[in-house]
Amino acid sequence: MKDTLSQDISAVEAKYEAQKIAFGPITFQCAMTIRNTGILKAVADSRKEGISADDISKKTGISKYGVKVLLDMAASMKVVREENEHFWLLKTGYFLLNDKMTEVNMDFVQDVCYEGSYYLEEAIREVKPAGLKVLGEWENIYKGLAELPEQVRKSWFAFDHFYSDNAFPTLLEMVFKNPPRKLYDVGGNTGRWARLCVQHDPNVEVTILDLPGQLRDAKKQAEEAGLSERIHGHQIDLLDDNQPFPKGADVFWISQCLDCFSEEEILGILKRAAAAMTADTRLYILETYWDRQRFEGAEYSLNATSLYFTVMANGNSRMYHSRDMIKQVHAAGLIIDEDTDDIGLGHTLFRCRLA
Ligand SMILES: C[S@@+](CC[C@H](N)C(=O)[O-])C[C@H]1O[C@@H](n2cnc3c(N)ncnc32)[C@H](O)[C@@H]1O
Repeated sequence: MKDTLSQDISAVEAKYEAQKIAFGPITFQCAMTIRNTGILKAVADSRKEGISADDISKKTGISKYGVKVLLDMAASMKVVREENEHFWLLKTGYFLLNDKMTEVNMDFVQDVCYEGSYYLEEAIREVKPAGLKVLGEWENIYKGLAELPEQVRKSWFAFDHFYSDNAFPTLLEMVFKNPPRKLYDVGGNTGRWARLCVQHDPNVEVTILDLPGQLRDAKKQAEEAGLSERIHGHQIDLLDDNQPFPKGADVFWISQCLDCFSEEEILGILKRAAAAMTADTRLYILETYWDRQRFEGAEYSLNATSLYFTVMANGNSRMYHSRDMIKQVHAAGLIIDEDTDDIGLGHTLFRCRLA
């Protein structure tokens, strides 16, 4: 057996890593605060010159005490560098300030997850989204999505859209290589993909299968875009195995949606989809699998996102290993005839048909 312990970091390094975890919530709030107050931008704008706490205080209106206490921590976090009472931006600081993915993830953690994450242990022990109570009294977050407080809703959608928007252009080309006439978008949310599809192809009709709140939003947005003629809604509770899927689709499209369900629930959804398919129907599953990522940072983000599902969303779902999803696809009587990685920011597309 390989001696994995000897490949580990030194005890001193490990103790340092452990402190980063111990103070993790505080370092996160420090990063949010230097971003939101303009302190980090003031450091960035000073470029090679560097800038003193006094000058940052004048620029931002934050007390010198506030600037110093935050930036001393930011220096420990290797976000900035401090020398001779001046501060310079380091690369991590650059990404905190300018990287869209980092911005979207930080806002999602702050507005959707932060307060509720305190209840993670309860969520794990009781297999329920124990943190959701800080946002409202719903059984799961999807039932409350249309009614979330405005800032929470904004950050939730920015997070959801950021990842799918990056993948959608490539996906349109892939799905419309054999143009479907009827596409059913399972968990189609507010209809972003549906609108893109009808704009891409003048002959396609899209039906969104989702909960009533999301269908209301989707209808409104389709009307505002003048696209409501070919975008329809079909109300369904995907958790209810007694609600069959409508028949007649050339394509079932399930994007970033199965991660909202447990493996058992996924099987129920896929079985109902399979029951509504013919030999010519194709079912697409778009997901981000943590084992299919090229970058360690992406794998890290996905495993962290899983815990959002645990504590805030529904208590029993996650970002899956591709192996676990493939098992459910097969158990539902489907086979994958095309498997494509690295779409957008780390998405994988399975094209499935009846076995
Ligand atoms: C993460 S969003 C995915 C949105 C979109 N497909 C995309 O790719 O960006 C998950 C969607 O699944 C829907 N959903 C979750 N639970 C559901 C349920 N029990 N019944 C119907 N739809 C559900 C949510 O309302 C939401 O629109």
